[in-house]
Amino acid sequence: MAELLSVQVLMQDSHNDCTEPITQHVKIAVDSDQNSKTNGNCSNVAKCDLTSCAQEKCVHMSPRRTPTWPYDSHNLSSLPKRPAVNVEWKKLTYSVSEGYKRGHKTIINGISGEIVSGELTAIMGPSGAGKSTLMNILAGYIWKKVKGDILVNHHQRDLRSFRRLASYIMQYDFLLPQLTVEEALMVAANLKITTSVSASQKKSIVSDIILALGLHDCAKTRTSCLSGGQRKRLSIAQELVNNPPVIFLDEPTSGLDSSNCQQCITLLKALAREGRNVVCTIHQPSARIFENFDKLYMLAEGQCIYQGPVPSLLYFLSSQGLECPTYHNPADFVTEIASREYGDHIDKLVLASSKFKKKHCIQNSNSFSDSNRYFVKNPAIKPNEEESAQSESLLNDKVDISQPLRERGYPTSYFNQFWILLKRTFLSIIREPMYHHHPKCANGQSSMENLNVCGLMDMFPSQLVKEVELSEDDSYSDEDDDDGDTSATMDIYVLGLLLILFPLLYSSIVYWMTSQPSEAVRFLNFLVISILTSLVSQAFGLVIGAACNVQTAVFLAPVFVIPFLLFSGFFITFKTIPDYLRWLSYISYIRYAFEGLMLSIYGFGRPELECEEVFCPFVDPSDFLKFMDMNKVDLCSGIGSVNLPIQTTIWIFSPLSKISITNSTIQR
Ligand SMILES: Nc1ncnc2c1ncn2[C@@H]1O[C@H](COP(=O)(O)OP(=O)(O)OP(=O)(O)O)[C@@H](O)[C@H]1O
Repeated sequence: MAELLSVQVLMQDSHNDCTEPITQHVKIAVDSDQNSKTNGNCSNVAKCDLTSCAQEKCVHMSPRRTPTWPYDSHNLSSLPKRPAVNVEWKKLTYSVSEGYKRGHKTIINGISGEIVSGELTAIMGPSGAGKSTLMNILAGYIWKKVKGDILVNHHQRDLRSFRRLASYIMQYDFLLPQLTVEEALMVAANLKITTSVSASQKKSIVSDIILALGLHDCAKTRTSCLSGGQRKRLSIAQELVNNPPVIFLDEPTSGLDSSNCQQCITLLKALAREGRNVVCTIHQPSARIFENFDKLYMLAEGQCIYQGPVPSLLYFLSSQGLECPTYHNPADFVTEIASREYGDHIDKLVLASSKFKKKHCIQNSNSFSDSNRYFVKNPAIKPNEEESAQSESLLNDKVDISQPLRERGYPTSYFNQFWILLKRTFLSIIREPMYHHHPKCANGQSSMENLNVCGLMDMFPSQLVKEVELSEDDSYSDEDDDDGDTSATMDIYVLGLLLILFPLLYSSIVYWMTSQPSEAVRFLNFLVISILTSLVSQAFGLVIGAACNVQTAVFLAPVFVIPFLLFSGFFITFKTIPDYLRWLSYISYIRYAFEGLMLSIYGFGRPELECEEVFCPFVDPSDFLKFMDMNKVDLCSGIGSVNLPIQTTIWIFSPLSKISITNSTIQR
């Protein structure tokens, strides 16, 4: 059973410079009966897209159901209301130095544009056109050396206030694998929502978001087990907990199959329709995905060659003598033009696009109701009224965001952040086998050696896990200081994880488990040295994890640490280390830690050990110290020596790790 539908399509008129696109009715034959094989009277079977429908023809096709990621905005009524935010940029230029005496490279070249609340905007362009750079500038991740003006609701952007309004979803999600969907969202809610909102309200916000984004089936599933689409939804859900009015997404569809891509963009459009300003970079979308965007901001070599409604794109190009071939995807066509595949049109388009924008731009508006207006007065591209009617604005127009933020501080207190992150880390640790698969400790003389190995092994898992955790934490750092410091959340995290608690608990258990003497001084010495050693080990892990990705960290960590371990005196006694390698033992913090721990256990005149065997070589502990070449070691200088590398490490690596974290975030 075939039925004829009449649809409105755009007609291109290349002789009509910058006038409204013309619409025309086209008949499309749709099989309502899926089993029907009939072509009816249609000899010309074709797929309809923005280009191919430019002439009257009979199109025969089966009805296509668009699967959608479940999204029900009515479930989100508990979210805090936020202001509508429009962002405008004028003459934006960004250059980077190419090195000593090599001059500067201009990445963004004097571009202007705007993104409006209530709309879904795509930033497109060929590889290297400057999409990510523009997005990072708009989101406030790049601000140094940026020339030009960025206005938020017609006022100069205040970076700190803006960061509280905007969220940035990176191309690759950084989810803690050991947390469930619900736990990950709860952590996000606790960190991002102010303490004035009660715990039960936060819980209800989280369950509302889970319902709204259709994550209820996997709410108790660990994030490591989620599908690509679910991971993307969770990343979006984590950002939604404080209802940001501006959402930036870098390549949100990368890694998703075509059906999930479609669903992802449909979800983003639904979020935009509630009044949010949603912007994403996207690489060559299919025609079907492309037509979901309201606006396109097209970049070529750092310049803008088109900005305006997606449906007007072909009309604009046509007015410049660039006719899209029939059945060709308009997104591909404009990308090919930007890549100069059809000749040198970029300069012409840059000029024409700015004229086009001036001519057709109606107005920008602060409010959601007004912002749903489109640039071009054209009945064919009015927003879908049914869609608008269904969407309930989650914005609050009464909030004035033009005033710079006066109060400093974070949604939750320092202590609260510490507690949330500590709980999260604890959960991850107890669920992560890699963290606690240490060699078993045994009683007797060999217990000391095992114990040392246990302590030193701590640094390896931390290197692996840090990268993931730091990346995730960075998504909560919505309040980086202007001078480039990382957030207090990060500092708190570092404090929480690196400081005393875990090594203290760990060493206390291990000391008694390995039947060491019940003497307070020994035990305290042992604790202090273990904590100091753990600090240095964790600092190394943190630096390596922050500076590189997991694969590189796995390789680099042993390269740095194994020489320290080899020349610590544990595997080779100092006497047997060749002279030309002995310097390595002097810079090995593990050596000082090892000596200190040995002295704590076997020094201080410890009485003879029990011997249950026929022959025990080290009944007298001092014999053992002599054998290990540690009989002349002074504990105070040893602790001082451990402390020295700690101070040096923190002094050298702390700024480095912050820079590398900031850089890696920007690059992402
Ligand atoms: N810090 C930098 N130093 C030198 N060049 C840079 C720097 N950042 C970006 N670039 C260059 O600027 C250009 C634009 O980079 P950007 O990452 O914004 O492109 P893109 O359009 O997002 O590309 P892709 O789609 O491939 O991710 C590229 O040629 C890139 O090499």
